[in-house]
Amino acid sequence: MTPVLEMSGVTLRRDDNTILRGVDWTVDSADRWVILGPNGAGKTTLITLASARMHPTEGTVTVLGSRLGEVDVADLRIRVGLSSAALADHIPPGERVSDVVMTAAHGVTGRWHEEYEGVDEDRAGLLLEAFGMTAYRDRQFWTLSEGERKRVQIARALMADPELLLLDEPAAGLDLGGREELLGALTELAGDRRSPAMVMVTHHVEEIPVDFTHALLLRDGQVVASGPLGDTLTEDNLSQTYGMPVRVQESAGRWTARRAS
Ligand SMILES: Nc1ncnc2c1ncn2[C@@H]1O[C@H](COP(=O)(O)OP(=O)(O)OP(=O)(O)O)[C@@H](O)[C@H]1O
Repeated sequence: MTPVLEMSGVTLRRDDNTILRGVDWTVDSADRWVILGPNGAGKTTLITLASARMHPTEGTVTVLGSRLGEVDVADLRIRVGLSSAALADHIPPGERVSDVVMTAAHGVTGRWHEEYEGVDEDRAGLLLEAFGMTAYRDRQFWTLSEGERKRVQIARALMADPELLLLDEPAAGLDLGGREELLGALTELAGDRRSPAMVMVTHHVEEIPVDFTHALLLRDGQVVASGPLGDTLTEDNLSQTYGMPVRVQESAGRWTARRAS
C-alpha cells in the first residue's frame, strides 16, 4: 500500500508552547483513521499539518509523496480535501451552497472570477445529492442549519477528487438524527474502495463510522497509541488518553465509552 501521509519525529512549537511532540504516523491509501484526544491535545494542529497548511518545527511531514518545505503547497492543498470549522469561517456568508462546493475545484472559498466548466457544476450537483442537499443548492450558506452546513462542507472537501480526506469534527453540534445521518454517509464513503484515505477528528467514540480501520490517540501533543482500531481503542489506552478510568464497548462496528465507576 502507498502512504498518502507520513510524519516522522514531528514537533510543533508556538511561542513557549510545544503543541506536538515527536509524532510518528503513517496513513496508507486505503486507511480510514479516527483521531481522539482531550481538548487541547493537538488534534486540529495535526490535521492542519496533514493538510499542508502549516510546517513542523522539527521532523518531516510528507503529504502525497511531497515533503513539506520542498514543494509548492498550493498544488498540494487542492489534492487534500479538508472540512474544518476554520475553513468554514472563510466561506462568505452569502455564498450559494452549490458555489461553496464548486469553488473547491480552485481551492478558494468564495466565487470570484475563476472559470468553471459544466463538469464542475455537474460534480458539485452529484456531491450535494450524495449528501442529501440537492434541495438546498441555491440557498445562501449562512441560512443553513449546523447539520446542513456540515454536509455541504464534506461535499466541498470531496469536490477536487482528493487523495486524502481530512474531517475535523464533522459531527460536532449535530443532534442525534443529524449525527446518525452523517455517520451513514461517512460509513458509505469509508466502505467504498474508490474513496480517498480518510482521517477524522472527533471527541466521541460514538461518532466513529463503521468501516473505519485505525485510531490515533493524542494527549498533550504526544501519541498515546496508534494502529488498527480494535487494538488501539482499549480501556487502558483510552483511560491514559483522557486521564480517567474509561469503560469502552463495541457492537456491530459502533463504539460507546463512559467513565468507569
Ligand atoms: N497559534 C498558536 N499559538 C499558541 N498556541 C496554540 C496555537 N494554536 C494552537 N495552540 C494551542 O495548542 C494546543 C492544541 O490545540 P489544538 O487546537 O490542536 O487542539 P485540539 O486537540 O484540536 O483541541 P479541541 O479538542 O479543544 O479542539 C492548545 O493548547 C492550543 O491552545
